[in-house]
Amino acid sequence: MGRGGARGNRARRRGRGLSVDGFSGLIRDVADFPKPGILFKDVMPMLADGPAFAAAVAAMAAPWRDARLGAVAGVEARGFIFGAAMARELGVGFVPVRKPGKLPGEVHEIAYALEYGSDRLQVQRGALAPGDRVLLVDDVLATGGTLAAAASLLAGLEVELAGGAVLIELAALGGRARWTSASPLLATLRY
Ligand SMILES: O=P(O)(O)OC[C@H]1O[C@H](OP(=O)(O)OP(=O)(O)O)[C@H](O)[C@@H]1O
Ligand SMILES: Nc1ncnc2[nH]cnc12
Repeated sequence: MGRGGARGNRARRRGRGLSVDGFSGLIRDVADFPKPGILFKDVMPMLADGPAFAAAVAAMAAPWRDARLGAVAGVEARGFIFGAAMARELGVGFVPVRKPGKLPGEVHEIAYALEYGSDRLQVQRGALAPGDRVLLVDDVLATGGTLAAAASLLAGLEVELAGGAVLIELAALGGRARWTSASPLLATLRY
């Protein structure tokens, strides 16, 4: 067995052997999607590559390993993919922050503006207990409206926001300014 043997192969399959360049190169720029003037960062090719996806999730999760998290909350839809994978990686539960009409029972709700449109977010009442330390996860920080809205939603639930984690920050759009929490907002990749 060459270079690292079975353990090395397992680690590479889980993405540990990949550098940031090893997964960021699989994120595709799509011009004028979903509207003219938007340069869309398409993470689907990266998700389709097992080691790259694993490496991206490991890189996102690494700073939070000692954060004493009680839960990860992820924003629909792409935030579910990274949020749920991070929750597994960090050994805590996952709570979905969803667009309207998808969650049964009573919900908390907030309205927000997007880079291309507007929407509302909901979380189920009772999904998080007051005082839980929650990490909020999404794939992309663009104008910051979505993550800021999700953070406000969680603030209304009296949970403790441990921080925010995104795979990609589109720095030119200045979304970080809308993160008003004192907790850290960490981006794995910045463009
Ligand atoms: O920082 P902002 O300007 O708010 O933009 C970022 C948000 O936009 C995208 O979600 P989108 O609503 O397009 O949908 P999807 O995740 O369902 O694909 C992305 O996944 C973030 O949630
Ligand atoms: N430019 C962009 N690329 C991918 N996802 C986004 N969400 C908001 N803006 C985006």
